[in-house]
Amino acid sequence: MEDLSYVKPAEPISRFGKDVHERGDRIPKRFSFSTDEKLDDAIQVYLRLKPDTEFSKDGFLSLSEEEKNSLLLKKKSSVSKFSFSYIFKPSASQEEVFLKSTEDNLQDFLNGKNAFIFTYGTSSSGKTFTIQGTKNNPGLIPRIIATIFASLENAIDESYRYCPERSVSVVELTENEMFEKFLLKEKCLTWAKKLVQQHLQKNDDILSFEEIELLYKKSKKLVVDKDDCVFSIWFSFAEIYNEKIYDLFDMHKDVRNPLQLSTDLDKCVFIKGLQHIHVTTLEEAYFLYYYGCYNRSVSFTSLNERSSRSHSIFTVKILGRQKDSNDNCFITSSFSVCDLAGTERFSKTRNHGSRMKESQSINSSFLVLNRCLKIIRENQLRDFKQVVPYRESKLTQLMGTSFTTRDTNLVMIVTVAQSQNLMDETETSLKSSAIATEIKAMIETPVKKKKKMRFSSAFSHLNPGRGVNWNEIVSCNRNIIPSSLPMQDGNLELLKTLEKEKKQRQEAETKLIELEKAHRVEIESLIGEHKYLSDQRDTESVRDKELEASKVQQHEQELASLKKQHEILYEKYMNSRADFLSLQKKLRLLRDDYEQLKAKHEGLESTCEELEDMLDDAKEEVEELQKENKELNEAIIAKDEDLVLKDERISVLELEVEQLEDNLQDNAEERDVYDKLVKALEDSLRNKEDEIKELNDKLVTQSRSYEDEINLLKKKLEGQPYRESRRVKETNAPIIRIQDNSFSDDDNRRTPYIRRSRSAGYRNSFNDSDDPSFLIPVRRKICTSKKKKRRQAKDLESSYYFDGKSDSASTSMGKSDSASISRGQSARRVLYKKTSEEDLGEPPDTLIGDSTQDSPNTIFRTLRTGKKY
Ligand SMILES: Nc1ncnc2c1ncn2[C@@H]1O[C@H](COP(=O)(O)OP(=O)(O)OP(=O)(O)O)[C@@H](O)[C@H]1O
Repeated sequence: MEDLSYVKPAEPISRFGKDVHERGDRIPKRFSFSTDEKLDDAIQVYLRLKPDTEFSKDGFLSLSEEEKNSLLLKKKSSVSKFSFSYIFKPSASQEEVFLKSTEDNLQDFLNGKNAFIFTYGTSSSGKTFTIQGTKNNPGLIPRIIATIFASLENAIDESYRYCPERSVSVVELTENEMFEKFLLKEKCLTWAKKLVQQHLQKNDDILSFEEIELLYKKSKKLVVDKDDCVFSIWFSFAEIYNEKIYDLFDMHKDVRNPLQLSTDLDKCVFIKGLQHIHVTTLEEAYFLYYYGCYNRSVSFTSLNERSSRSHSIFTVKILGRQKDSNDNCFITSSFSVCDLAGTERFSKTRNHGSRMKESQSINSSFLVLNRCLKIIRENQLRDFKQVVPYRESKLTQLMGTSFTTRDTNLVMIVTVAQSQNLMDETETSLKSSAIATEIKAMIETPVKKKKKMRFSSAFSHLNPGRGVNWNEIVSCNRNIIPSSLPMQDGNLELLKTLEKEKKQRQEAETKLIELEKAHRVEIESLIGEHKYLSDQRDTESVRDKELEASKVQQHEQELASLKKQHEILYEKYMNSRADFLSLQKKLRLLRDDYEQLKAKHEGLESTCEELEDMLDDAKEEVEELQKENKELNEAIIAKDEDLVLKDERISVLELEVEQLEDNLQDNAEERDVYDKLVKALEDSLRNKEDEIKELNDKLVTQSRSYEDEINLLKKKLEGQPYRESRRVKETNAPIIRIQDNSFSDDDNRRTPYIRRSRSAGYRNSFNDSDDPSFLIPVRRKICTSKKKKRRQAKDLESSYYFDGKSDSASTSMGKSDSASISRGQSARRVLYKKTSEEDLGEPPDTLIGDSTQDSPNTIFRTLRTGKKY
């Protein structure tokens, strides 16, 4: 940078066009640097890894062990290698990043060279962290500001007069314009101070002025080559949001006016109407920068709580001019830091509405940037040159100037977060950076030769020092030709010619003298003219001074009126401030509401997700059920067919049943007839039995009388006394008396019941375990063996029981009895009548019937009548 030179403006009017020229108050200038300096052609590409990046074996990123500053990206089937100027490991501090990537460029910037630094990477990979930083980790911009102010400490120009304009131009401001600039700065500062105060009270993660002051104190003072210069510092801050450019120093308005891009005569693109604010102290710089950051569009996304939704470009311009010089010559250089929005996919951010629109414009600008980088590289590799599509997006249009000019240091910082979720986007970022590293030489721009300046040639024409010295020429001539020569014959001709020449010379001399005289006259007239003109000038200067004085007066009046206006505005401002404070309160409340709603929204989102999962499960279930339903339907159809067949069979069977019912009815009628017949037969049987009984009685009495007679006759015959035989009145069957002790047990005493058959008659066997509801209690039967006891027991209730224990019974029976019992054996069941306790004596029990010997009818009749048949 030794040959840094100041160059006078060239053709100023044509450079700035008609519009500027007509205003007459602007001083167009253009400056450039000598091209002897060796420029670093390559884009410096740095990689920064976010701290959560773990270089574990499972991770998809790893540092190459063979090559320094190379990164390996492992995918399922392949490994790709990417090389960088330098790789900042996850542990790298903000200071290290600044020192390695920015400090040298800042040094160049202070000595007149431009720089453009931009970050590139996926959303939430740490771009804003690198550029802005946080409270405890200030990023590049705070460090750049601190270093600039530390380096230019004693060389800051506080004058507003000269302001940067367009890409590299400077304009001289009028008093009004200066005042406007001053007002704008004051407004921004007032706002910024309040905002900072509020945010610090809320304990937000913002850098305080004290911290930036600390940085300033610690900052290394960079060497500025021109120590006889003073520098004015100007800030501008713009953002590209949804392909529209906005000024971040624009005062807060409901509707922001988008700015347009324009191109100057050097084909450098600039933002038309972007405000440049003059900064004189570190404090002003801090508040203005903070104000711009506050106005930037950020919002919550699923990947980042404060995701940048725009590309922001923060630019510091310095104008250097010689101290105490009125010469309108400047060094201008600009240092731009661009924080790009993050590349993102809709599927991952789940953005919708305005967030989705933002994503679309962010992604499309990245696509264009990648295409531009690719085409620049391809153009370098082959003869056929393609048009680089800078104009397809605002971002590339603005960056294009840095790509195509040689006097700009271009720095790309690629940020990467090793998240499996963002692997594809990370790969895209790395590929773009790989293309950028391959752009080895910037596109050559022809070195512009200094044109010969119009005014300097005019000046040289009029410079007496460079005019012709006629006297010298004359004396010179005189010296060349001697005044006299010796006469010789051979020399006659020569003499003649000499004479001729002498004559000619004399003629020339007279002509010369005449000319000199005329010239002198001309000079004298010119001097007179000059005198006249200088007199005129003096009078004009007096007039000018008067005019100037009146202008100054006018300006002072304007200034006074502006001050009045300012006061009125200030009053209005104070009034609106109160409104603003109340609005701020409302805003705070609204923010709180918004936070609550956000939390609710998050909750709802999670429930929505759960519901979606449930819906998916339900869908699966429904599908399964539909399958089952289908199968069941098929089965039902089969069953239906079966049913039809069965119905047909049932109808056939019903027909058969009807026929059978008809038959049954016929049979029932027949059965009634039969029943009547049976009843009649039974009645006649009973009559017959009664008759037989009477006949039996008769037969018994007759046989007894015959017996008696026979006995009498026998006695008579044998001559032995007569003994009356014992008569059994009631029974003709042997009476079995059982004196078994087991019957004294209450449990074994059972009340006998005889079941009446439902159909007809009685059962042909006794069963004491039958349901009593179907049994008829049997009337007591009195044993007639002893008359007295029979009479006593007549009124006693007695009970009946069955006994099948023929063995135990037979042990206490007489010999004749045991013979009759043994006939029934195991199938035998015997019905006894049991007398009451008092009645226990001789004989205690009475045999009513024996199943082996008696029919049920007989036994029942015995029970009814008390007679044994
Ligand atoms: N190197 C780092 N060290 C510590 N924290 C970091 C680092 N890089 C990023 N972070 C943190 O990660 C979060 C996201 O980072 P940042 O906002 O800078 O991402 P971004 O790339 O700018 O995202 P976007 O494109 O969405 O704006 C922030 O909370 C930030 O503090």
